[in-house]
Amino acid sequence: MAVEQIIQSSVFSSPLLMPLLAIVFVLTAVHFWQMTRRERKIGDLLPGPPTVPIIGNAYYFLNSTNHEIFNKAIDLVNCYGSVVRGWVGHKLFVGLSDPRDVEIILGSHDHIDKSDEYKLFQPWFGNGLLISTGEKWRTHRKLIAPAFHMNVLKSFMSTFNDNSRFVIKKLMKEAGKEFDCHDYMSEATVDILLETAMGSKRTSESEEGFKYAMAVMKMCDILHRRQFKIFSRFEPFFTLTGMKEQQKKLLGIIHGMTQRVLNEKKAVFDKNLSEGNLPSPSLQEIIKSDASVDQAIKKAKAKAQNLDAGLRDDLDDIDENDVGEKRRLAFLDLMIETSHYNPHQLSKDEIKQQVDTIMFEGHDTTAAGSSFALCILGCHPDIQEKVYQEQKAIFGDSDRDCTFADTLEMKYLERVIFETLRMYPPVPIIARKINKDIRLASCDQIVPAGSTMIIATVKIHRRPDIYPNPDKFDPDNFLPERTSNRHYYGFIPFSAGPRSCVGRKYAMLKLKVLLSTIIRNFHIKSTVAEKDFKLQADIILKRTDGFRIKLEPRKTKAY
Ligand code: HEM
Repeated sequence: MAVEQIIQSSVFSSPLLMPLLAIVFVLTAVHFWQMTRRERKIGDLLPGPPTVPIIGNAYYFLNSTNHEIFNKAIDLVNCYGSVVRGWVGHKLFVGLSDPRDVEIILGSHDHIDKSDEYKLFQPWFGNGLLISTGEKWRTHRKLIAPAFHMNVLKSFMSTFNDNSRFVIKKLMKEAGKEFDCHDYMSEATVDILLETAMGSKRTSESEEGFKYAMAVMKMCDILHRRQFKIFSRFEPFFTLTGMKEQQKKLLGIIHGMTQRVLNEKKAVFDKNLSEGNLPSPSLQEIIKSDASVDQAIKKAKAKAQNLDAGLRDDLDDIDENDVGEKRRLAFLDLMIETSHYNPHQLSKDEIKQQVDTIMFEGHDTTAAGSSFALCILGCHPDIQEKVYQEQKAIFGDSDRDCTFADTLEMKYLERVIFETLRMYPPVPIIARKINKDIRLASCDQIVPAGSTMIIATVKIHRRPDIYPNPDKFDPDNFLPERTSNRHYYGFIPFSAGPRSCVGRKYAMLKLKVLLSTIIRNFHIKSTVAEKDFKLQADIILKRTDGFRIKLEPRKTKAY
């Protein structure tokens, strides 16, 4: 009999189980309560809802749906302001939505550790870039960032175009009907990532990308439930609820696909190696001391402190310090070569973890971003018309591919994308664990070491002192004259500082090509007004009511 079955049949069937667990829980809570006296003393000075002995504020989100959790979190900020504390047992959570406070966390190399909640991702991407920390994170970040260099991205244009045309063909079947565009956006973004970052092309009608995207969505739901249903974080409860079994199946689909891609690429590399066909120069020759990247990161930090607007991070400076053609390898090629020549820097397991990380971070975020953008354009025909006219000015009546130069002309579309990411940031919150006390800038209060900081992007982006009409969709919020005086941390859909998103430029380029192709082919309509969008708290921001739109072809023949 399997160990799990034995455990289930004996201990879990005992009527003593629940009382015993309750006693253990209470004793542990009391123990931690005593251990964390200092944190409580300091933390209780911060504004927040009333606490209940032992559990603190853990009652607050109890039995709430994802939509209710979202609204309750927003209400907390509305009620207590830009610094809100909450206790879950002995653990202090502090929500921040003032850019000055956020800068202290995100702009610092001292606070790069992810909160404990990210550990729930470990069965999925082990210690991949999103959750790793310390020296491991630093080394891997330096390895991975150049794979998203603008010159690598330019070489992806034909893939972005081909896949966008493929989506158009699929969407054509939905013409005239109301449907949820998110599934289509998810499948397209998985296919694009597979081809660009992993070098694995979609086989004509393969459903693998779609199945992967659906499995990711369900996995996010499990992880999100575990974040808010504290009991389900404990293994026995996780097992009992059936979620563990479901997670196992979903990870089977997710890891099945990433492992296949990795095996294929590795086989090609090994074959080339044995035949002496490896691209020249080798990675050993290419990767110099990495001093250029180090220097770039330092320069970016210095600049970020002086800049108060726009989107800048270490990636910008990696561009400015380009080390030349030879460094430009696509993500998985770069990983496999690095691991071959420098296995101490990157083991085989670590490649797999990075592949899983990039596949998740790179697809669900852009799928949500593009779905929100389509719905928004459906809600605002005037804005959609302006986007279309810009496209007409660039392409005329031609149905040619979109070039990199074209994307630079798409200024209005870019503003629409930024405004979408402002109002509907795909990553609605970022959580960090701080290892030393910090003094907040907005209220001169201290947050004690050990606390979890919740950066509420979704709330920062709706501050009336930064965006005078914050609930109005207005792409002109991103006109240069408006952004030039804005606080650098007042717009952070891709986070900011040393741990910002490595795929930011990739995401913007892909979104432009995808949305440009869709807009040139279809009129978009939404039957739901923007004010009625029901947002739900999730790892990636979604709509509870789905991303429903209607499409009308602009031409009779699709691309
Ligand atoms: C609209 C699209 C995207 C948005 C809004 C977005 C947003 C973010 C945010 C907010 C973070 C920080 C998360 C945190 O600290 O918890 C992040 C990290 C990251 N993103 Fe993105 N992302 C997007 C697209 C992409 C793409 C396309 C890729 C790769 C192809 C990517 C790869 C990553 C990675 C690897 C990290 C971890 C970086 C680190 O910890 O050093 N993202 N992203």
